[in-house]
Amino acid sequence: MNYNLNQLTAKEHKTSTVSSLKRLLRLIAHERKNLLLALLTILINATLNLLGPYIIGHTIDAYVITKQYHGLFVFSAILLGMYLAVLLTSYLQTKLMGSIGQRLLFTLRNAIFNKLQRLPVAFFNQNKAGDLISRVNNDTDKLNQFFSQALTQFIGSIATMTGAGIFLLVINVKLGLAALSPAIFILLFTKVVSPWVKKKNALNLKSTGSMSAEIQESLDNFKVIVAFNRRDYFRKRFDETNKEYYGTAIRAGLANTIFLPVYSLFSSLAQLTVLAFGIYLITIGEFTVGLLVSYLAYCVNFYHPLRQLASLWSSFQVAMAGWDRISQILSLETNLNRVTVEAAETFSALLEFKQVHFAYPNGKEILHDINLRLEKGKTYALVGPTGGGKTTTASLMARLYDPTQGVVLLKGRDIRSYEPAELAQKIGFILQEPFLFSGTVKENILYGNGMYNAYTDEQLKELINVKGLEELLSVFDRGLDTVVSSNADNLSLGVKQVIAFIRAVLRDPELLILDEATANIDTVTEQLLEKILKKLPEETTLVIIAHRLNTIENADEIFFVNLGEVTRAGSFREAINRLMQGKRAS
Ligand SMILES: Nc1ncnc2c1ncn2[C@@H]1O[C@H](COP(=O)(O)OP(=O)(O)OP(=O)(O)O)[C@@H](O)[C@H]1O
Repeated sequence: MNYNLNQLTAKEHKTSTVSSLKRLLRLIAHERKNLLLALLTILINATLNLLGPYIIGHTIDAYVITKQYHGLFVFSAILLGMYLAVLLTSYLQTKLMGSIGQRLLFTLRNAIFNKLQRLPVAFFNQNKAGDLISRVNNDTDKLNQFFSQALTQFIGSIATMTGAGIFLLVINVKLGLAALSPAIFILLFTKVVSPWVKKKNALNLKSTGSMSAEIQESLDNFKVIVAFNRRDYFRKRFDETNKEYYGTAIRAGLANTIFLPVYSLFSSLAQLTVLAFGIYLITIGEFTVGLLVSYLAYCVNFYHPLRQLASLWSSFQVAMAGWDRISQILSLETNLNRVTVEAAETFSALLEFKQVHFAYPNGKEILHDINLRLEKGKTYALVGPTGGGKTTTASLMARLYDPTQGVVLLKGRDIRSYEPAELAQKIGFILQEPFLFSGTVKENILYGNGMYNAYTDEQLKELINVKGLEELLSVFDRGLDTVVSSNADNLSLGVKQVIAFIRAVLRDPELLILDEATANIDTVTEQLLEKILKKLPEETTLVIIAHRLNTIENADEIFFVNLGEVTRAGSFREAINRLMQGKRAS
């Protein structure tokens, strides 16, 4: 399955504004009440605004021209009251829409983050973290800005325009048609140009994502960059990405400003037409001065919001481009689906590969027709040259990926039929560089372990004693409360690995996979880690991937992984010979 968000096929990528909007509306369906309330205040606001010109025209014809100043004062007071009400409704609509926007932002960020938690490893292999961060932070904020600021004006403008259009036609049909005809050109222009504007904005958001990915990559690897003196290289790469961003931002900015001058031109044309035609109608006695004043005001009321819509439309296009990028993530599903199978009656092997083939997306086959069995309680080693496929084999054992063909059985049952939580409980996976997050040693030890989540410090210490791991706590300055900083930079690799090992052992996994877990640590720590492994129950099956041969000396069986094959390597001595021959040949 293609998980690369920046390389979705044209079909996967194509979204119409209407379908994007529908999906977005579904997301805010629960805000219906607040949206209706906001809509009501917007409509009241627009109606009050629209009544103004009519009252002014009526006042001129009925009281100013006839010099009845009492009526002038009465209607001035009415107008003042109306404009105060306009102020109040404006405040209410801003408040309501602002909070809807913030709640939408909250919901969206949660939805994306939750979706990211459910997507498989293949998704993270194909997408850069920085780009994903940009989607969670930046693109969602574009939508928030549209909802909290632009949407109110958007609806208000449409309501004012519709009302003004009706007034224009009702007061005088001929004049009304003349006044409204330029709007048809504006609509046609908008329809033709909008997809182009949206595309420019989408490209700009994409390069924002790339820039964020670039920053994230260089920050993540800054130690290597400094050590290899590659600052210039990264500076150059950043400069290129920044240049690309600059270009797309300029092009998006220009695209976004294209509506305003065109709308303004047609608006001025409409007013000119009304003025000329209106004066002509007054001279032939078909119109009054008061009506022409109202008429011009309605014309402004029609075209001013239309001009405003021009910039709002750009903001809408930016929001839609952002929403497309967000919904690309939301619409993805994990390809590691659960299948339903009959429970196995009996099983002899803990884990079995049956005619397993595997290839990474768009890559060549790494495993070809593999059959292997892992028995309960035994220790297995996977050896072979670099790139031979050891980690890939182990990843299939832990169901980080599914085979492209064949089946993996856990306790006689298709591994795909297990709940992810159940699988995580049964299988532990320790990597060369353990994953620790900022917090305390205790929090890291209990990570992903529902069984002891509610344990107090005392209960946890007791458990560690029962498991015979208490002497290991001495490697931490402040025991379980030792602080783990961001990226666990304050801990040595050995200490980090101790945490990962304790974490794994406390889960009592039935299968524990160690992928080069002791590759970079000293012999003393290695012995410490071996001690931890000895505390595992006897029935735990161990799979060890190691280049250091002493690590696999005690394995019950050794598998040689290379060139798509996983073969039994026989005894420890035979395995060494084979490995040496392979090295000499390469
Ligand atoms: N996420 C991935 N996407 C595409 N190809 C991959 C991915 N991970 C590994 N590969 C490729 O699969 C092949 C096997 O890699 P794997 O990591 O399983 O080998 P290994 O035997 O564990 O190597 P090492 O001993 O160096 O860790 C290699 O050619 C590697 O380039």
